[in-house]
Amino acid sequence: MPLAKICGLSTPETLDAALRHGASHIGFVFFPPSSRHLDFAQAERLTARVPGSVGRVGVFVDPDDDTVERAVTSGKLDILQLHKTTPARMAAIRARTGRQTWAAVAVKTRANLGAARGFIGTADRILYDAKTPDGASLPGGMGLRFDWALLDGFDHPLPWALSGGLDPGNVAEAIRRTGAPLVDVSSGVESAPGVKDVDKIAAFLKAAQL
Ligand SMILES: O=C(O)c1ccccc1N[C@@H]1O[C@H](COP(=O)(O)O)[C@@H](O)[C@H]1O
Repeated sequence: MPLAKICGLSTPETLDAALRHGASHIGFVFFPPSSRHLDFAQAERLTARVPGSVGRVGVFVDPDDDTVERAVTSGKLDILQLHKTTPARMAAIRARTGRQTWAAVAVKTRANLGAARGFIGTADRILYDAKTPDGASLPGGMGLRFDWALLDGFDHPLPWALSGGLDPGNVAEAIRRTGAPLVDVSSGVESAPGVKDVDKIAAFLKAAQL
């Protein structure tokens, strides 16, 4: 059975639903342009509800040291998911915080997968996510999916996760098709951008239990 991360939670009710229905990881977004962005006080209140058996993941876009340190401290984060961050910067953040790092790799073509190898030694996991359009305000969290066939036969250089456009209706097929050891969702369990839906969270986690 794959692990499952519910990302972009911002209320106690939806967080508790994700925990109750078996999420292995919970994601908290620290990126002001996102409708899911949390300030440090909100992060502290929410992450206090997460038991030690569940991974607390902070989602960042090429963050500065101060942002990462304040988020790690207030959110008691276990894992830092970094978008648009170079391998060198990833290594520096991992060394500075002592936290696991997940590198988001934006995928549109098979050639894009090659970026994963650049994170050997600096990331603990690769998160394959759909590439968002040039000029988009977010590098993820837009409900976009990439062609899962691009992963066929790919020799994964690190543990990995599948993300981008997953929802309760397609996650079982995604797992069967790709063999993903971890699936990650945000928009697919929302009723509107940034508004998580308890029933969709439950349905997603049930469908991911193959
Ligand atoms: O969710 C966001 O707002 C976000 C902001 C900045 C970087 C990444 C973000 N989300 C990540 O993208 C994946 C996929 O989202 P979706 O399911 O396609 O909507 C999400 O799980 C977050 O890890």
